[in-house]
Amino acid sequence: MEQLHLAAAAQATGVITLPGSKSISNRTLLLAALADGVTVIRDLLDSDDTARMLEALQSLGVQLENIAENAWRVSGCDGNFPNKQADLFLGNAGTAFRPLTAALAFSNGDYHLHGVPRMHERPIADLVSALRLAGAKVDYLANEGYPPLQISPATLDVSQPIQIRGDVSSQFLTALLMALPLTGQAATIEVVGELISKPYIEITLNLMQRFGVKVERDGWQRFHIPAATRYQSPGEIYVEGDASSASYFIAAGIVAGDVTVQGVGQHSIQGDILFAEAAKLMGGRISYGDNHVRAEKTGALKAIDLDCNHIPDAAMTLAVMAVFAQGTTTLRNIASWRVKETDRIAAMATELRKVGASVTESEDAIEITPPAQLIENAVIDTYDDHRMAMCFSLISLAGVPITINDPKCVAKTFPEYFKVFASIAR
Ligand SMILES: O=C(O)C1=C[C@@H](OP(=O)(O)O)[C@@H](O)[C@H](O)C1
Ligand SMILES: C=C(OP(=O)(O)O)C(=O)O
Repeated sequence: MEQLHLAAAAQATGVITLPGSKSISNRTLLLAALADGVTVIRDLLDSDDTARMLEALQSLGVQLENIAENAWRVSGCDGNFPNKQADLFLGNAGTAFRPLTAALAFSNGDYHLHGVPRMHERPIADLVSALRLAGAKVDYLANEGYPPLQISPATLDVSQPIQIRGDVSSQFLTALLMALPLTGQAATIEVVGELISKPYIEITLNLMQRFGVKVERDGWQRFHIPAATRYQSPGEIYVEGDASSASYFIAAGIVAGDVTVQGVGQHSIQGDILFAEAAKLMGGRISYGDNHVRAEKTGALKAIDLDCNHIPDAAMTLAVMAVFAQGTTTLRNIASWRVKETDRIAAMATELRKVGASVTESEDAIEITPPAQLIENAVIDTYDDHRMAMCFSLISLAGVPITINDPKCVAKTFPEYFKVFASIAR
């Protein structure tokens, strides 16, 4: 297996430019494909997850043209994919799998959706149940509640409110919201129980609005899509830099120097921008501009106790920062970590112990106490999880060498990660 040896570094300084946001890129691609008119998307993320979405849209007959680096011209199909049959491999991209499942369930065709083995262990039952309430025909091809899926033509009826659970993943609600305008009918969604990862719903609603569909809402409980709404191309759209990818560099600045990330700023529509405030609770200085965030070390870091439900991805970065802080850090309300690229609570606990930390895990939380002295030359397993690989690179900034197994797994969202990291670590 490929390994990357990271040398001990004394500090992190510099300015980096972020790749495009995964969440915004895949939503924008789908909405542009469904819209009436041509959309030019700039600063699109170029990674495995967006490649899976682009390939899927191509298989569905959408015309996509790569017109410049990270710029695509998408000819929208006005709510009706040209190809009524397709076999779609979606890798481990939740932001492709869930939204495409809903959009295709309302597309009157025969579609087979599958992914890598881990995708077939990631739950999708709450989305499929909601789609069935709307009359869609979606069948499980292997295990009940999990991909792969077969979608078949069906008569839709959205006259009654559609109930959906959002306590396992917010991507189910995102998927239903984005797909319902395809029915052309007025529709109401009722969220049953607790909704997790709420800021991702704001990204969804914001982008739907930019494509001409304004969703009426009553808090997080009810969402209403008016009748006869269609997606209209906004013409040109720029993708913000990825705020989750920013977390590694903001953390680097706070634990070891002075780092500026370019591509996101104080007006970001991504909830993970709030990682900067969470990291600041440990110490350090954060300052924002319209298109940048600067993170500086100011002294010793202290442990925090934080509900991280609103920043599930960037919270992994806090777990590794905990190793740099005095005291025991507790990250709470992160049960969704267990159903992502890997069981992230278990993986994080196992790998943090390799550098000497004491770690306690519960069903939905993790508690981390740093060792008096970090263990050098730990070999970190990454579980095909890009965020495990990116997070653990930060350990080198504590002045200890570390080895990352299978470093190329970062390609899911940030193929150039280690090159960019090397540019700030000294
Ligand atoms: O909607 C999105 O773009 C995402 C939602 C989150 O998932 P959950 O809602 O499953 O927490 C997040 O972890 C994922 O990386 C991206
Ligand atoms: C959970 C993640 O991905 P996905 O979009 O596949 O859910 C992630 O990127 O951390």
